[in-house]
Amino acid sequence: MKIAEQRGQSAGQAAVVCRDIQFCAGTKEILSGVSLTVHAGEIVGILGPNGAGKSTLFRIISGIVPPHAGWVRLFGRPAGVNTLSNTALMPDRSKLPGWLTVREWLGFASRLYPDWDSDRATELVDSLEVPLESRISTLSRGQDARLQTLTCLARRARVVLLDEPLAGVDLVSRERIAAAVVRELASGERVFLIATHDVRELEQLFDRIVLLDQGRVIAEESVEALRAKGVSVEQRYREVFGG
Ligand SMILES: Nc1ncnc2c1ncn2[C@@H]1O[C@H](COP(=O)(O)OP(=O)(O)OP(=O)(O)O)[C@@H](O)[C@H]1O
Repeated sequence: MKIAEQRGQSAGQAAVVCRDIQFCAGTKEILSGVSLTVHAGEIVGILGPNGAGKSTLFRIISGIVPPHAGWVRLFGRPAGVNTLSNTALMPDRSKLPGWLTVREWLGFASRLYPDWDSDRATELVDSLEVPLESRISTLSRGQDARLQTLTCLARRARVVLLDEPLAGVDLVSRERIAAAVVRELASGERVFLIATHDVRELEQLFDRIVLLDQGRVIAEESVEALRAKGVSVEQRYREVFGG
């Protein structure tokens, strides 16, 4: 049975709507006319090669950075300061304070985020096997990625943005992170956007993929429709981007 069926998708409500987003750095256009809509309960893969604009798009959706043109709405509200509490962003590079131990960070996060769910955090410490007494600066890449996943998933934010959650992570950590995401999806209330070029490990999770290249959406596909044609996400990715 497909993951979307298992979790009883609550389709319908537009959770994230981006329209004609443009973003420039100096004279360089990083995003150009990007439009996409994600519905409640969906998990969407934002796929594209290095430099395609995935991280920039996530920063704009999460409300940290405004676009130069176009707009984003989260559950009908313009993205910005007022929607920061709706989004949990796992950035592509660790931004966690290295001088704290994991336990100290989790205590701080519980006070920092009004939507922090301490019971969920405790469950995730166990399932993701995060070492509580280690200093963050001493964590391996995989442990750090698991802690960042925990930090996103312990919040009740309805829009979860995971930017390259598996980059540099070994097989066991990959499986743990993917399993934690699947457990979250079982509720069907949240929207997940996952930016990656690690297509193979995550393709089982996606309902839909959006292929981004040089700041533009070049294709959008339903994974079910691809499977009906006997095409995997990885095959489609290679078809579009080569390799
Ligand atoms: N502040 C900035 N100033 C100049 N160029 C920038 C800035 N931010 C991003 N870029 C450029 O914009 C492009 C898109 O970057 P972005 O990080 O959004 O891509 P990405 O798809 O997430 O890449 P990756 O998969 O390598 O993480 C890149 O060419 C990057 O160098």
